[in-house]
Amino acid sequence: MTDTLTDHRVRSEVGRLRTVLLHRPGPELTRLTPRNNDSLLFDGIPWVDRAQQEHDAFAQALRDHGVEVLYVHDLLRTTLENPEARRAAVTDVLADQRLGDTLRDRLRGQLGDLDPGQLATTLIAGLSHEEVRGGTGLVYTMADRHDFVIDPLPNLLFTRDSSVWIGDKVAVTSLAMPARRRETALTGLIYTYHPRFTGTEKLYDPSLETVEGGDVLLLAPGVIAVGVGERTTPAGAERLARKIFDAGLAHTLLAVPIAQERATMHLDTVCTMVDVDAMVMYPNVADTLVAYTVARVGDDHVVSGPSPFLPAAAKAMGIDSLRLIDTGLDPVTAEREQWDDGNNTLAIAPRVCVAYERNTETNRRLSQAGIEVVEIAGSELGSGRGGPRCMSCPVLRDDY
Ligand SMILES: NC(=O)NCCC[C@H](N)C(=O)O
Repeated sequence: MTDTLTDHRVRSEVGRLRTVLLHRPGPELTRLTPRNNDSLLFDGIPWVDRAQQEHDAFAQALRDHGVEVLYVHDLLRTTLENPEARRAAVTDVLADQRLGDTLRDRLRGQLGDLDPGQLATTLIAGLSHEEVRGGTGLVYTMADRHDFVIDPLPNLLFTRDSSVWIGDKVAVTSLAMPARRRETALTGLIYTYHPRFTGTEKLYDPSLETVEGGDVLLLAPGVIAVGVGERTTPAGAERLARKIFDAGLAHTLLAVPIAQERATMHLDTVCTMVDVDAMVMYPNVADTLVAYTVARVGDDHVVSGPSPFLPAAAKAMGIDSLRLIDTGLDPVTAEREQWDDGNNTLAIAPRVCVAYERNTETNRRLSQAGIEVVEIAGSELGSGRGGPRCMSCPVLRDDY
């Protein structure tokens, strides 16, 4: 039996990782074509078998370091054994107004015939026009054969973004991009109905202002940095601050503006923690990153700044300085390795992190600075523009 109080809790970026939620990429990746990869937020067409091999190796590297790996598909299948969860899942996916009543009724019948595992697969991989059984009606007839009647979720791979544990509560996030919005219906179901998570309190929900997990960094117990840019809005950061303050989970939130660009879509694409007091950061932004400090005062919050990010973070964390691992890279190498998620490391303990092997220069500098780097291949996984941190949602970390 699991014990909710001790099995789910994350208070930092670097405490020893005990349990993590991953999604092994599956048939949803086979939906990507040169016609849809941009709108589905991939920069290429991944070789699916190789992506799975790379992901399996990632999961194994985590297990080799004593981490329990949970998979979204497994959790969703068990969740969908609950009739109420199943009803909620089907209602949600059929609420899409583009379907119209005739196609919706067809699909309700088709989904109703699936067992929980098949339904989980369909909710993740989507359903193409040609997979509809006996389609009729105007919507079906007028659709292009390349259309999806249920959109695939290839970015579910990046479990970091669709939920984030803060203390013993989970924020089911509010994703900004249309291609990703439905992901949180699935994570929300899992945390509501899966027996392992019974009683878990939800800190956020998808109907609120946009916040994505890749923007949320738990710098230290009580101190949270939130990137504000393409995905998380100032309103989202403010709402999250209110929620975490009300729940007593933090005393300070640092809102960190990041460029509204593809390469820097989340704060964790430019910096990640690798020790209790150290970060690796994209050198090209290191001198310019600032933070607005949001602090709890009584029942309200006060905002100050902007001021340089690292000193503001150190002050909130109560330490002399937040060290930057100096990767010392020339701007072009830095830009190349940032694009390939060189700064998107996943700490599995203080001074131990998982990183893509291709970022040789960043990794070398990390090693020289005393950080153990567990290297994984990511040539195919990286085509979705996410690294080890993006592909992982920590569920349990030790305190340090
Ligand atoms: N935390 C992250 O940076 N996640 C990577 C998300 C990549 C995905 N293709 C996206 O554009 O949302």
